[in-house]
Amino acid sequence: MNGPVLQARGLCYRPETGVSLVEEVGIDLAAGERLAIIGPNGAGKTTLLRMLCGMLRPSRGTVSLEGQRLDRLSMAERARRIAVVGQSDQPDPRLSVLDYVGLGRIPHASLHGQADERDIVVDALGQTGLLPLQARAMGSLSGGERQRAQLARAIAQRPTVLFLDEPTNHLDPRARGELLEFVARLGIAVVTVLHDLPLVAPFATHVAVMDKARLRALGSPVETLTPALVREVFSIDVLRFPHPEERDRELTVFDVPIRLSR
Ligand SMILES: Nc1ncnc2c1ncn2[C@@H]1O[C@H](COP(=O)(O)OP(=O)(O)OP(=O)(O)O)[C@@H](O)[C@H]1O
Repeated sequence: MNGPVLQARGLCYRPETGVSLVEEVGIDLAAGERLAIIGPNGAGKTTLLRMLCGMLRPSRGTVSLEGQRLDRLSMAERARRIAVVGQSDQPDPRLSVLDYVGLGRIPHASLHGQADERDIVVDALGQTGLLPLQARAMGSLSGGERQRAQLARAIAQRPTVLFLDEPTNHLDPRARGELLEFVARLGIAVVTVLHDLPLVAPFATHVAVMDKARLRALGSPVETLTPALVREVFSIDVLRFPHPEERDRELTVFDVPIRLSR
C-alpha cells in the first residue's frame, strides 16, 4: 500500500486532573519506516507511544492503522496487526520461553494450522537466538535474554507495526546495536521510544523529538539531531568528527558532562 500504515492527527492526552502530557501530535509512518521517539525524562514519550498503539485512549485526536481508525478495530484485529513490547511487561515467570513466545500467535490461532503455528514460533526463537533457551522458564532468564524473548513474542505475532518502549534497556552496548539491527532488518514499520541517542541515527528513518508534552521536531535524523536542538532539549552538546579509519563515516559524540569537584 502507498499511504501511511500509521497516521496520528491532533493527538492530545490530558488526565482528568493535571496538565497535558501530550499536545497536538501528528505523525505519518509508511511501511518499512522506523520512528524513534526521543526526549528527556517526563517529556511524554511513553504516553504518546501508548496512544499510538491503542493502549491509551487520546483525550483528543485520532490514530489510524492502514487507513482505518484504531478505536474502531476489534481487539482481535488490533492484536493481529500491532505488537507491543512495553517497559513494564511482566511475563509469567513459570512459562517456558517456547510457550511464552507462542503467546504471540494467540491472535492468529484460528487462521493457521498447528504445524504452521509451531514453525512461526520456532522461526521467531531462531531469529532472536533463543532456540537453546526454549525450555527454560521465563523467570530464569537474564534481563537481556528476557528482552529478546519479549521481542520474539512480538515477532511471532507478525505485526504490521511493531511498538517498542526502550527496547535496549538491560542490554550491553554490543547487544543494543545487534537488537536494533535485527529489528530494522524485519522491514516492518516500527515505533520505538529510545534513550540511546548514539543509536538513533543509525537505526531510525524518522525521529520525533518530544519536549514538555509537545512535538519539538519531526524529520530525518539529520534534520532533527542538530547540535542546536540537542542542546536545547537535552542540555548536552553533540559533536561530529570524521572517523579516523573509515572515510565515509562520521563519529557522533554526545558529550555528557560529569564534573566531579576535587
Ligand atoms: N496517568 C497519569 N496521570 C498523571 N500523570 C501522568 C500519568 N502518566 C504519566 N504521567 C506523567 O506524565 C509525564 C510524562 O510521562 P511519560 O511516561 O509519557 O514520559 P516519558 O517521556 O516516557 O518519560 P521517561 O523518559 O522518564 O520514561 C511524567 O511526568 C509522568 O509522571
